Amino acid sequence: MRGCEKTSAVGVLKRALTRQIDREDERQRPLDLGLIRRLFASTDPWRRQRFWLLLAVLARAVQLPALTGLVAAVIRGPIAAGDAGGIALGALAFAALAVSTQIVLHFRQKLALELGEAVVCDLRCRLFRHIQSMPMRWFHTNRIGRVVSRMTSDLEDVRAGVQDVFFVSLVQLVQMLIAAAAMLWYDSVLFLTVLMLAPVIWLINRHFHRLLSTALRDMRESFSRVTATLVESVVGTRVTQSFGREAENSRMFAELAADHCEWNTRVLRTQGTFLPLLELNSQVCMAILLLAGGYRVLTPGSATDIGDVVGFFFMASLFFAPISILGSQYNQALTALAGAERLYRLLDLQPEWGDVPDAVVLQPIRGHVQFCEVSFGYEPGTPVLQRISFEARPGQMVALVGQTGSGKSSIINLIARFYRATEGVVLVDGTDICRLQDQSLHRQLGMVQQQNFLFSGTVADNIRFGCPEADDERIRDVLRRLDCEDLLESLPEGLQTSVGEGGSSLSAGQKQLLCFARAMLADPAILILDEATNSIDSGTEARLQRSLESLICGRTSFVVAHRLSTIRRADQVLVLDGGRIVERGTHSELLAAGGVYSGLHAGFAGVGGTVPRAA
Ligand SMILES: Nc1ncnc2c1ncn2[C@@H]1O[C@H](COP(=O)(O)OP(=O)(O)OP(=O)(O)O)[C@@H](O)[C@H]1O
Repeated sequence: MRGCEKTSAVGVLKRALTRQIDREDERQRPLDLGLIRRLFASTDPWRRQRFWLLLAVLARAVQLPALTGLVAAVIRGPIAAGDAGGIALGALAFAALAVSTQIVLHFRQKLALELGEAVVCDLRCRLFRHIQSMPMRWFHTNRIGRVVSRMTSDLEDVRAGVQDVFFVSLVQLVQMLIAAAAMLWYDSVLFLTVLMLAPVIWLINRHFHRLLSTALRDMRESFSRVTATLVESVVGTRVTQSFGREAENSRMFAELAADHCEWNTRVLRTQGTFLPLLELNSQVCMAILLLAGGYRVLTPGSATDIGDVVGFFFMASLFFAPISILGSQYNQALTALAGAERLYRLLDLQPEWGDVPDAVVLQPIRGHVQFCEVSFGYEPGTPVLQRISFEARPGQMVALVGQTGSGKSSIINLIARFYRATEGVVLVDGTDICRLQDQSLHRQLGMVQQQNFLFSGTVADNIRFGCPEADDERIRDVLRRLDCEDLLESLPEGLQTSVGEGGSSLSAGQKQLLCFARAMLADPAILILDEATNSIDSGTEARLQRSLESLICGRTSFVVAHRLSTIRRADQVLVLDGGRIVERGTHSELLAAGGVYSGLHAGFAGVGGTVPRAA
């Protein structure tokens, strides 16, 4: 399969995805004390829990060597001396210690789980709040997949780090130290042998975990390719079927699935090769110690007896066991740190702009909007709007017309404060829009777009989105005022009908009406509307037009106009071309002038009164 990667769909996809894996996507980060401190500080709100957890960790770190030490002591003492009473007492003490060890383990795990969950839940909510406050530009320049991955896999890595790595490593380290002290006490020469063997075991372990980690990362990447393709294919089924691409897509998916299967096998192969090797490695070390221990006992005049060697062996196994555990914990720690670093970088990212310290609260907004010599570009040096000036008085309707890409949506983006003007100023009721408090502007500004987003839930839930406290009666009242109560009430379960994912169970006209109702319930002073160009039957279109007129009445409205009937009733029509206003006036004034608009008008009138998308 690798051979044909250059030409296969998987190869193309993999190369595209690999290019995207930049420094930000590194799976591991070196140990960074600042980051560890910050992660540790994130447990501060749960200080009491953390204190008890640390206590449980230390208790367990002492209990484990104590259990082993007790066995060694019973063998060396009562068993060697044939003291039956001593043996019974030793067994009893062992059982009591074992029970207490398990009780401590229960609490250690419970506390660690609770602490990890609390930290992750807090971090997840903070991230969610933060992401929601980011300006539109951030969403245009950041891949959604990456944001989702922060909220899922990175948080899971951090959870593992908080719940396991630190506390498990602490238990293992203290256990190793106690075992080392005991070994030193039994026999210092044998202990030196252990000290020489330990780094070898550690290095072999590290090598294994590094290989495993790389294989795991590749496996996860191949899995994310499988899931991403699956999601895209399901969402795009309609397009796939209409172009008859099912077989081609299935072939591509099969390649991705086979690729993932291969990476999975590679992980298992690495584990299958190394785990026996690691075990053999420890057993070889034990054989060396056995040889050295036996030699020490047999050497005439040696202070080491059989009891010391037995005790030493117990402690040696207690010393070697954590090396492998620490190896995997170390690996997990690096992964958790990489996740934490990305999460904190996202949390620390300050929005390019937000509310200024003395932000103005306009309550209520009258709806007087002015553009004064406004220029704007999404990218520096690429202006899409140039020196735009106009005024919309409260209650007026402004229609924006022009060829595709002429800048209509960009004007709307500036009114909604999704972006900031590069030059010039946008004023709302005489105040620079950048100085307005975000909430006070957005609560009084409504938007109805062509592709409106509907959340999962019922029709009523979606209408209530703009005014959560509204009851069903208020919703019905809004529908009556829009003269469309019957259309939404006729749905299978009326207002309680589920809209399906993205509104998939509603027709285009029903969706548009729902969005009108959502905007009307919020009762905004300024309304932004991108008229639908979808072909809707003439009956529904007439209803939509009537509803639209009720919605607009008494509000300042900006309409990206695609219907001649809308343009005709606009107080002002702005004709855009290449980011500039090339003509302005009412429909009849512009027609009489015989300029760009009258040229466009011939096109509108020819398509049943609907402006084609290109105009
Ligand atoms: N997020 C963005 N990043 C970079 N450039 C953009 C972005 N959105 C729009 N543009 C560019 O800005 C210019 C104006 O686009 P805009 O969407 O305002 O045009 P429009 O008149 O609304 O077009 P349409 O009628 O097709 O919706 C276009 O050249 C477009 O490519």
